[in-house]
Amino acid sequence: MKVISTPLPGVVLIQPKVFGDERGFFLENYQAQRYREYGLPDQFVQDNHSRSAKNVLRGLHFQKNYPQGKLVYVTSGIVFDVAVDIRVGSATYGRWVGVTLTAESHQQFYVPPGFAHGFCVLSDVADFHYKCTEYYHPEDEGCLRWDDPDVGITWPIAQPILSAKDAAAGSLAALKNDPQRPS
Ligand SMILES: Cc1cn([C@H]2C[C@H](O)[C@@H](COP(=O)(O)OP(=O)(O)O[C@H]3O[C@H](C)C(=O)[C@H](O)[C@H]3O)O2)c(=O)[nH]c1=O
Repeated sequence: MKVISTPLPGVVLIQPKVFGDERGFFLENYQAQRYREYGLPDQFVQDNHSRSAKNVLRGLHFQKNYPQGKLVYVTSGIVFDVAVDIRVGSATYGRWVGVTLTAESHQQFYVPPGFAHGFCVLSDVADFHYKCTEYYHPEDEGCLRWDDPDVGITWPIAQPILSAKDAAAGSLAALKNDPQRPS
C-alpha cells in the first residue's frame, strides 16, 4: 500500500496492493489496522455506492455539524474527484485538489471531514463507492456550486448533468454567511 500526499494536508491518494494472477486480481479495499498506521481513519460507519452516467457531476456536498471523512474509489469507469477545503480558518481555505480515479488503477482518495466533495463521470458509466466516518444527516447537508469562480475548479467537462439540488447550490461566499455554519 502506498499513500501519496496532495497539496492539501490530510487529503491523500492511496494505492492498495493488488494481487494479480491468471484469474484476475485480489485486493483489500480497507483494513483498519493498516489504514490507521498510515494516519487514516480506523472506523467508518457507512458505506455508499452510486452509479452515474457520463457527464454526471455529483456535488459539491458536505455536512455542516456532522462532517464526514470519505474514502472513495470506483469499481467501474473513470471519474474526476474533487475535494475543497471549506474549514473556516484553514490555511488552505477555499483551495481544491482533483484526482482522476479509475477502476483499473484501484486507487482510492481520502477526503477528510470539513471538505466539500464531488466528482464528475468521464466514462460511459461509473460505479462510485465510498466509506464515511459519520452517518448521513440530510437535514445537515450543504451544497457548494461546482463552478464557483472563487474556487476555480478546472473540471474536465463543460456542461455536466446535475441534480436540481446541485444546480441550485450556493457559492463559497454565501456559505461563509450561513448562520447554520459551525463556528
Ligand atoms: C448521500 C446519501 C443519499 N441518500 C439518498 C437521498 C436521496 O434520496 C438519494 C440521492 O441522494 P443525493 O442526490 O444527495 O446523492 P448524491 O448527489 O450522490 O450525494 C452524494 O454526492 C457527493 C459525491 C458526496 O460526497 C456525498 O456523499 C453525497 O451527498 O440517496 C441516502 O439515503 N444516504 C446518503 O448517505
